[in-house]
Amino acid sequence: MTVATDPVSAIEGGLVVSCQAPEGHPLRDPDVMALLARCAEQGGAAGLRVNGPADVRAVRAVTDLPVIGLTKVTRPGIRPLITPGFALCEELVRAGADVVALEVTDEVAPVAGDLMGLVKRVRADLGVPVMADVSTLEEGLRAWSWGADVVSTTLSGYTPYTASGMEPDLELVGELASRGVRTVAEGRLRTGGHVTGAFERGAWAVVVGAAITDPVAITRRLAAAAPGRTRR
Ligand SMILES: CC(=O)N[C@H](C=O)[C@@H](O)[C@H](O)[C@H](O)COP(=O)(O)O
Repeated sequence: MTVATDPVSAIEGGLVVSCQAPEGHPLRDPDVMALLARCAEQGGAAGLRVNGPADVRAVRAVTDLPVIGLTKVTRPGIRPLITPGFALCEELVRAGADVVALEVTDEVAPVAGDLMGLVKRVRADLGVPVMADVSTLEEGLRAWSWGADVVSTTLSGYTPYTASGMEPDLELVGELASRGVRTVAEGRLRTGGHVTGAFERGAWAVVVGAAITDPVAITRRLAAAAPGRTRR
C-alpha cells in the first residue's frame, strides 16, 4: 500500500504507535507487528514506527498509514543504536518506509560518522523525510539546523549523559518546540495526561510504544502493583 500525502504533515497532532519487539520477545514476528499495526490503525493512530526492513515490509503490506522506519543495531550490554548509516536507511526505504528515523546523538557520532552528511543524504538521495532521534536540546537543535524534518525526544534518558527516569521528558519537548523545532514527544509516554501534556508544550505529534504494543511491559507494570504472596 502507498501513502498519498506528505507523511510529516499526516502525523501532525496525532498519535504514532511504535510497533516493535526485540529478539527473544514473545511477539517477535513481522506478521505479529502487522497485526499490531492494524490494531493501531483501527484505534485511530496517525502513523506507525517500525524497526527493521522485515517488519516495515510486513506493516507496509497491511496499512496506508505513514510508516516511520528505523533499524536498531544492537550492542552487547548497552542500548542499541538507531539507524547508524546510509545503507540501513536505504534498506528501510526499499522496504516501504515513508520516513527514516535515525539518531543524531553524540553517542552515535563515532559509529555513524558524518551525521550532518547522513541527514542531508537521506533526504536528497532517498527522497524521504528524516526523523532525528535525540536525547538533549543541543542534539535536537543541531539536527534541526541540518535539515531534519522532525526531531523526536526518543533518546532522552537513554544516552549516558541524560538522566533516566519513569516519566517522559516533556521539558525537552517544550524547550525544542519553543525554539521553533518541529518536535515529536517520544519515550515513556503511557497516559492520556502525558499525551495532552506533550501537545500543550507544543509537540507536533506523539509516539507511544510499550504502553500500547508490549504486553510484557504492561503486565510487568501492573504485576508490580499487586501485593502477590505477601497478601495471602
Ligand atoms: C530508546 C529506544 O531505543 N527507543 C526505541 C525507539 O524506537 C523504542 O524501543 C521505543 O519503544 C520507542 O521509542 C517508544 O517509546 P516507549 O516504548 O517508551 O513508548
